[in-house]
Amino acid sequence: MISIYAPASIGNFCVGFDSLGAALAPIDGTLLGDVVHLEHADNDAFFCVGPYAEKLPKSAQENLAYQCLVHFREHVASDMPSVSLTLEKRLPIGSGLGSSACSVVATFTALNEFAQTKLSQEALIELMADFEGKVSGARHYDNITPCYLGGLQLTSHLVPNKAISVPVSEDWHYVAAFPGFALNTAKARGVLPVSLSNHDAVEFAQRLASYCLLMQVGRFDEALELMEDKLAEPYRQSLIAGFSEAKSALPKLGAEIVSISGAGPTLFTICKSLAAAEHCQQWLEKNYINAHGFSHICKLDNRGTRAISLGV
Ligand SMILES: Nc1ncnc2c1ncn2[C@@H]1O[C@H](COP(=O)(O)OP(=O)(O)O)[C@@H](O)[C@H]1O
Ligand SMILES: N[C@@H](CCOP(=O)(O)O)C(=O)O
Repeated sequence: MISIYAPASIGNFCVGFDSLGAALAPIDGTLLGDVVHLEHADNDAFFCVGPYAEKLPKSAQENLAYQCLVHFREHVASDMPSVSLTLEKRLPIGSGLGSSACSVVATFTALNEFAQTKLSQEALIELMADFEGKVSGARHYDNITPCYLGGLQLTSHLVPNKAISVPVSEDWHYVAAFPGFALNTAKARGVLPVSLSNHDAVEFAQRLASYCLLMQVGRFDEALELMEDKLAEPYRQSLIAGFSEAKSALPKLGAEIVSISGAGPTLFTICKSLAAAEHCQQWLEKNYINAHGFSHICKLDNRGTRAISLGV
């Protein structure tokens, strides 16, 4: 049996719409991500289990993990032995935590290992981005590459090997708060303007370039000062009940940054201490999250997608 875990991720990371993403590791050790289990079988079979399995379409054909299996068998490894694939769906759908990317990345990583196909990192990332793009309304890599490789990734089709790892401050703690309702990524992309003014495009490029270079040389406080999302947040915040209130309340409790994770509705903060992160989490638990939501204090997951032992 092969069991592969793929972690949740923060798309956009505030300043890098479709271009910057970070993998999350809750500090209490919770597995915040999907797991795919593969084992030899007489015929190919697919199962979907886990806390969010019921939220997915009933038919296997509509499940991304099954679609990845069918594609892999037909186009990548037709001589692969028959396999039973179980998706353990542990992330909510439409959460802004890269849920669809998690399923796709875990599935292709597991199949690549099971069939010993040894696809290159770039070929695997391209395959993963194709499938994530089927549901999100656009082909973007900012959940795929952090989920697969871990850490904070600057990522796009222009980037050599599709991703360059960006260092982060060891002091940074992230609070990720899923409010408990879904927001479809394609819908949240639909509210964005279709074009940018010359001024806004130039400012976006200047901000992202400066941010990445400052991070690269360890000038983290100056990088934090640049963390503002003028491209997506102004258009998406009205889709997320409670976001504006959180954005004004949390800086007083020690949040350096409050922003939307991916397309939302998950909100994330960056705090420079665990104590500040705990204060923000308490506020979010009380004021942002309903009975179906959750929050985690996280560091970045620097390991990315990996084999795990059962029971871990
Ligand atoms: N294994 C899967 N994981 C997540 N979403 C899936 C999966 N299979 C199919 N889907 C569908 O893909 C869409 C994912 O929605 P989206 O808003 O892009 O989610 P997220 O932002 O959490 O990745 C939903 O319509 C969901 O039913
Ligand atoms: N760059 C994308 C990220 C979507 O992330 P998700 O977790 O909401 O799927 C976007 O902002 O649309």
